[in-house]
Amino acid sequence: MLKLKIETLSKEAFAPFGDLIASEGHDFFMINNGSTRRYHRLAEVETGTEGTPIISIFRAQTLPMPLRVRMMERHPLGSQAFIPMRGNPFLILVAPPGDDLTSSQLRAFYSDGSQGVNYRPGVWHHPILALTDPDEFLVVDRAGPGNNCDEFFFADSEEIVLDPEH
Ligand SMILES: NC(=O)N[C@@H](O)C(=O)O
Ligand code: NI
Repeated sequence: MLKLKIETLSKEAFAPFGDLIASEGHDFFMINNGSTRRYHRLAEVETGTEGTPIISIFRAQTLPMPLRVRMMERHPLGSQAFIPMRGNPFLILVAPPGDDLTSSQLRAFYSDGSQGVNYRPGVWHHPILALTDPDEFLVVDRAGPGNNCDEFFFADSEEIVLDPEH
């Protein structure tokens, strides 16, 4: 059985998978006559030449935990950002882009609820892993032509477990 280690989310740790969307620890400049900090260009929205960036809200239910991880997905044509709208912690499960996904590449992270993430195109990720039921996330991703969602299923013989309590 592979019990996934849950790492603290940071800009550096998440860099192989995309961008951390958080004000903490990020540069800013003042706008609005000095009343507002602008944490500028935290992430880039990628939609390819034919796509359109869109904003949606995901109202997610929690999955039974500990979770048996059976699948991952990726969006080859565009990025996908998840920003927590209610400040609740949530989990992120990712793996580097590529066609030969193996469970040894999986990386799990814990967001404290003040941090969002932006998956770069092609980065493998598990569908949203809310820890509060329900929870809401602002999602910025791509609408447009072409297949933008590949799924990968691990073999039944692979027992991969994600346990937020450990
Ligand atoms: N399918 C969809 O819109 N959501 C997934 O991409 C996800 O990452 O949750
Ligand atoms: Ni996705």
